Amino acid sequence: MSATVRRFNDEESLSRAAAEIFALTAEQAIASQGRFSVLLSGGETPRRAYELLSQEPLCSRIPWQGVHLFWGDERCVAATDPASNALMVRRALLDRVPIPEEQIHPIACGTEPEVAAARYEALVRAHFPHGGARFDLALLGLGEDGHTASLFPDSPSLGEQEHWVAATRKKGEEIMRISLTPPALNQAELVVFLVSGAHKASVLHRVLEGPSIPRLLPAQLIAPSRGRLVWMVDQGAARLLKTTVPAT
Ligand SMILES: O=C(O)[C@H](O)[C@@H](O)[C@H](O)[C@H](O)COP(=O)(O)O
Repeated sequence: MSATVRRFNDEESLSRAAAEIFALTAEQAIASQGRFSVLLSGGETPRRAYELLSQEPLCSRIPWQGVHLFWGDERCVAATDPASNALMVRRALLDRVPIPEEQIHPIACGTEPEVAAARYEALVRAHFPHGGARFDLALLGLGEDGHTASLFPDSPSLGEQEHWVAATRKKGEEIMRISLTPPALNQAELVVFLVSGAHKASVLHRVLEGPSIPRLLPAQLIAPSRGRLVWMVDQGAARLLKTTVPAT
């Protein structure tokens, strides 16, 4: 499976392209199968793309009635906590678009992360009764330590082969997290990483062009078994890369 790396001049054009991919895959999936199952990333990078989806011309292009939203990970914090990925998406997107509430599936962490992980896995599996976690689109980010979703270096969840969701924790962080695992993420039809900023240049170069050390660079575990993998990066993040495809 080869990855495509598309380089954009700046974060705004990267965000516009990401929002366009969301809209296009949504239109195609709903036209062909009646629904669009998408996995959203947290963090700062995708926020602007989410905002653009809530604005014209994209907002009225998307058949929101057929959109089913899931999260790739969540921090075990209160729903009103600024660190909540669900809260970020609600403010940037969901409070402004006509998506049926029952089609929005935030990760509820509760007091027992392992139970929460099992519950979310059951929810995702019920959404895909015919086998793999065939998300039509999975958006992911890249942390400076090489993590993606909440799959952190040296985390036991990196070796998960069976479960689709795991309770995880970032070293040195008090809060627990819930994350989809590589077996689930790698079932997606299209995985798109959004990476922006000069501070990501080193880790992006190591992930894409360095040796394969997924224990230390968990983003290297993301290799869709039959889907496509696209890295959308801006100039700052791409500074150390030898090969990228200039975005049109
Ligand atoms: O919950 C999260 O924070 C994300 O799932 C995480 O994997 C994020 O994508 C990276 O840490 C990059 O974050 P930024 O986009 O803020 O750089």
